Amino acid sequence: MPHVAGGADADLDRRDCAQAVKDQAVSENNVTLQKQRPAAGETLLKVTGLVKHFPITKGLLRRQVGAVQAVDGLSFDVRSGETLGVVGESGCGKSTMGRLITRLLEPTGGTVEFEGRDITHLNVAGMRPLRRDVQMIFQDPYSSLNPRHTVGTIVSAPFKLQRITPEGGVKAEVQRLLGRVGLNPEHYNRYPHEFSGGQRQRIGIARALALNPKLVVADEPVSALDVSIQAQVVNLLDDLQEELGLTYVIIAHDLSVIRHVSDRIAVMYLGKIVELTDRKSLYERPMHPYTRALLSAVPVPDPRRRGKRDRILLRGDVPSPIAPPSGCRFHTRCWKATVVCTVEEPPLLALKTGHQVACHHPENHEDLKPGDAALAEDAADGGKVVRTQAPSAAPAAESTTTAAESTTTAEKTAEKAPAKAAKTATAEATTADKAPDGAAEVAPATSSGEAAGKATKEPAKKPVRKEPGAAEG
Ligand SMILES: Nc1ncnc2c1ncn2[C@@H]1O[C@H](COP(=O)(O)OP(=O)(O)OP(=O)(O)O)[C@@H](O)[C@H]1O
Repeated sequence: MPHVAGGADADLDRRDCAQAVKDQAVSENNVTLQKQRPAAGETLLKVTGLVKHFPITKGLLRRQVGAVQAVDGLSFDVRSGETLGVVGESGCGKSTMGRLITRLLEPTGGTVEFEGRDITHLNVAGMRPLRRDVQMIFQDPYSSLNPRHTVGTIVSAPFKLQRITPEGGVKAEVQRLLGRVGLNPEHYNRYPHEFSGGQRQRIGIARALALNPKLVVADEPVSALDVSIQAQVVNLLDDLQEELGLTYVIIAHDLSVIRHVSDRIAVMYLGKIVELTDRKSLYERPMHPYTRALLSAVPVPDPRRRGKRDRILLRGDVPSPIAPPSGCRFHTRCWKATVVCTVEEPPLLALKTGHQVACHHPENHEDLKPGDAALAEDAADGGKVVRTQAPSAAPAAESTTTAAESTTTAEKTAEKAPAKAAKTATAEATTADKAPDGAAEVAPATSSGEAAGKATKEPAKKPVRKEPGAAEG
């Protein structure tokens, strides 16, 4: 049996299939792609203590001198028919998590179960049936499609790689898939460069759907697209889920997108899940301080509400995953941190039904470590959060902010700061002190590497320092 990569399908490369195919293919003709799906609500995927550390090596002998702790002990499940949104700042391990659960990466530790079966260490032959059930959509519709192949070749690649001939033939099936994702089936012989970004992402979706998967992991499926196109692609994913009974794990840094698509949401910070709950609870009563900070950075379209909203400015940079902080990884930036947070890692606990959070001092809930000693001023340096009341005159500057722009870096925010500052002059005075240097506005997309250099200073704003335990009204 020829190896796929070097055999009959040697012209296919990794970009031709949303899977790292290394296994030997078995010929199966005229396969019907109908599948028995688990009942809605049943656990489809169960992840327990998932870990991925990328080794850092040095010297000729490639001696390991450290590790990037990209994913460090994730536990969650995904139920059939639901959409689990995964959100967090750049570098927090979202993509690594996506690649681990689709088994494109080998985990360092933990287990992944799909339909009750442990798939963590399946060999390539054992993985083959799974490749039909679990597919991935990638962020960049430009680099994820092979520019030398026609759309027909790209979308039919999963059939070739699995040696499956769908009923009616490959071409007819590919054209049906193209039509289903809103592309013209006549464009079967066109090349990716002849399509727009949104159309290319539709090609990627058609390819992911070719084998009628049960679970689709979409890594930033719309973040490379214009806002108007984002909505179309999100709606397409919605329609496909309803029609085909798909289960999604959607990874994004944009809370607006995540809010629209998700049933439940997992918030990640530095390789860990810090909060996991349903969409309504997360947006209405977030419990983790980091979630609150992220939510406070989401643009509010209604100018009347925007003026009343508090914004939370976190100081400092996201720490390096090579040497994450002890205890709670968020403690270096958390305004509620006390001594216990520096030494004891908070477990992910269900503090309410269906609402898990990993925090010693949760918001919207009684304190789990009341009376714990406050951090010394110098220990807290850089970890204080400044909460500002957004100036009521700021909307003009913010009203241009779109869903896509919520992915802007702090640098872009900084460009807007002077405009905001001018408008702030007419805003109602607040009771606050001046924002300390280094206060960085938490933007969901802020790159961990960039955050420090692009820290936003908002001199005209008057921040209020909140005491631990103070909750937003
Ligand atoms: N192959 C690799 N080798 C070494 N380090 C890696 C590798 N892949 C990812 N990392 C590191 O792991 C950490 C998590 O990366 P990951 O891409 O999963 O984050 P992310 O949350 O998806 O970020 P983004 O939204 O920017 O893609 C980062 O510090 C990254 O540099």
